[in-house]
Amino acid sequence: MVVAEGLKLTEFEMKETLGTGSFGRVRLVRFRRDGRHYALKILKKAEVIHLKQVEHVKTEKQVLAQVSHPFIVNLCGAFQDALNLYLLMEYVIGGEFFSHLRRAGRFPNDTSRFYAAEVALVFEYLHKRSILYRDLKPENILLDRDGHVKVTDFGFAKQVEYRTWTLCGTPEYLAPEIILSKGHGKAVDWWALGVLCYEMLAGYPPFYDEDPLGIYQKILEGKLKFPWHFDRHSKDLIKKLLTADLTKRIGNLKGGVDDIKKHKWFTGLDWQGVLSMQVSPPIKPSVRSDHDTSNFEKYPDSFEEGAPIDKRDQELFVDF
Ligand SMILES: Nc1ncnc2c1ncn2[C@@H]1O[C@H](COP(=O)(O)OP(=O)(O)OP(=O)(O)O)[C@@H](O)[C@H]1O
Repeated sequence: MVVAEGLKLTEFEMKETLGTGSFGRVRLVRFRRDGRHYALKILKKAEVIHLKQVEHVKTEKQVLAQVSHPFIVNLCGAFQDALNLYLLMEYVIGGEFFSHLRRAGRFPNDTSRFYAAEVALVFEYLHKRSILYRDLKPENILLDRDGHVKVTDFGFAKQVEYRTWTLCGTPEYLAPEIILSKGHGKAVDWWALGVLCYEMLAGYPPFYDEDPLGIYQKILEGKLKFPWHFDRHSKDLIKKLLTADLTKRIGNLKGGVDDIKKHKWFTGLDWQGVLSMQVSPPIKPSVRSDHDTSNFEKYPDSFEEGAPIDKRDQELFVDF
């Protein structure tokens, strides 16, 4: 849901860098129009072209502009200048889910169930709109100030009719049908949810190797080893999500997401309460105030100096 139009870089007071990605960075900014803090994702056009990500960044913007969900980061505006593309997003203050998980080592059953439920609701929402997310991993989940999930980074998302064929995503979270280039649909997100559930409960992903090719091989072999402390219901659901055969994978069957919601691992979970944020998150992030810039790290003002691109290349971004 885009709320601000006609934006210009001069309307923002630059603060610290919140994170970096492959072709740009995310800065905390103060918007002079309303005095509030936002996260501004800055993507260098030259890098976007060089890394052949033009379509991906356009999709990221288009998808984020059309969705509105409590567990998806809210896009507040988008604009560009000669050097960069800018996505103005709500500032998600509770930190990366990834860091919370690494700090804890692994999460208890109830904690994992809660996050799995919020992510499942995001997929339910996206899939209803024929949007595949395709990049689930702990790094792409942020926590809000109360500890609710905010899914971010829609660079790999795609609006589909039925199936799509591109190889994308993070090796550890790829479904077999992606590796085998068989074309893939919504089921890839359910596979990734299985990987996430496993990683939350174990503290490490189910298929791991130093080398991406080794990871692919393990995914295709499909052997799952569960640590002793997994309960039988979590194991059962994970096995059903990590089923190589698409026609047998839970979430992708006739019952759709309801099969997952009704699974025994979720017994007693109030799904409506989770969606309406009535169920309290298991972790309350310790957040600093929006105005505390004690971490402020002065980045050179020339941060926006991506390499200039020529006029013809600028045309690639007319519909951003
Ligand atoms: N709305 C936000 N609020 C607070 N921090 C954010 C926000 N969006 C992104 N970040 C921080 O910036 C980091 C990079 O953001 P993001 O993953 O969207 O960038 P990216 O360029 O797409 O990264 P990648 O190269 O991994 O795809 C995040 O991991 C997070 O720490």
